[in-house]
Amino acid sequence: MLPENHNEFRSDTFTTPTESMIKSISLASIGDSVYNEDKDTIALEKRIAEMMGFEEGLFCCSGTLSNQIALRSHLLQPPHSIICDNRGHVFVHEAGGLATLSQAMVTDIIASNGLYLTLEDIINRYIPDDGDIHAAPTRVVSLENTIHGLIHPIEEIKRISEWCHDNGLILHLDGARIWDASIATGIDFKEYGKYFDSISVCLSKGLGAPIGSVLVGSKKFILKANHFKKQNGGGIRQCGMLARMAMVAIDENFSKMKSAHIMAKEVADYAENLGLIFEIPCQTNFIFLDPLKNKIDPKIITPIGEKYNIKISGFRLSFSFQTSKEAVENLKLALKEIKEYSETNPYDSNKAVGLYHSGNKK
Ligand SMILES: Cc1ncc(COP(=O)(O)O)c(C=O)c1O
Ligand SMILES: C[C@@H](O)[C@H](N)C(=O)O
Repeated sequence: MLPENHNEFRSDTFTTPTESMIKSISLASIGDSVYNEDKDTIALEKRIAEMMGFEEGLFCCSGTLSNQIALRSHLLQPPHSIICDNRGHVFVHEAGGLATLSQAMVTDIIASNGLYLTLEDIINRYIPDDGDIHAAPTRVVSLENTIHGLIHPIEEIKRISEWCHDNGLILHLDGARIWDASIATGIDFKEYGKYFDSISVCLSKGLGAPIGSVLVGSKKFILKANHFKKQNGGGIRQCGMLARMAMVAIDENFSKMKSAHIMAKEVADYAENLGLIFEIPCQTNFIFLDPLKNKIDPKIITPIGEKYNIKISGFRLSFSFQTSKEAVENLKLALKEIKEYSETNPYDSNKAVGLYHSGNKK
């Protein structure tokens, strides 16, 4: 039974639970996880914490909540700020949670190499806590791996981690797609985990769980994060059904995720041969076409996709293990038509084209 979203290229958040995941619900525990009494939730939290090499885990209903309560738990006393990539989800796509929940300023950095933050990028923008009352000192560095599908090299992560900890800073990882980073590099989760104070691990992206993330960290950190989770309406009662599906997803889908990388590379090679230009290299399950250099009118993307029975919008193409081969072939046809149209109708955009708004925002 192919999942409904086999022709979905907008995001890997559209993955859907498999039949065995749905069947597993009937076996799920039904304890109240606010009272920490749900066996399957406890088992999932323990499993992810152990996989990443941390003391404890905390199931959250979303990666946004997981990231924001992690950063809130690290950020104790304003004025303070965090450093992150200017594309970082915690900054760009979590509705300003850092300002409201953490009262934090953000030093968002454009990676000087165009790919990932280096230690030098961070040192150049770091705000020391040196008594200057004009400043909001840096307390946390928040990385993301993968970021827009790009892999953050472990050697750079190691350099950043050592410097952060030598300078009294905390290092958080938005590991929404740490699964993809591990698949692409062969690096074990624990090897990544040892450099961070906390990691938010999404279950609902390429892995295929319908909901949620697990935040991992020290026992003391998770205790406080759970407090902020409850404060923000994140307490879930019978969470076992979600945990059970996530367990099945890890057991059955993780091994299939490499297929998304293979399909993405196949389409990237095809697009390159068409003469399409990429914003960043295709390293895992995303392709990012360059919105400006390709002179593509964003408004044509979705309609041309519909013509070939695929769902595309904006300039990011996302692949998952549920993407069908038929949809990949249709995507190639759509890209060919988009390229040909743009050659005869070049589009010069003078407006930012957001990841999620194809065309000029209304
Ligand atoms: C890198 C990254 N981090 C965090 C999230 C947040 O996850 P959620 O959508 O579950 O809030 C997403 C997307 O959903 C993401 O792409
Ligand atoms: C938009 C963002 O929240 C989502 N994670 C995506 O990558 O599609």
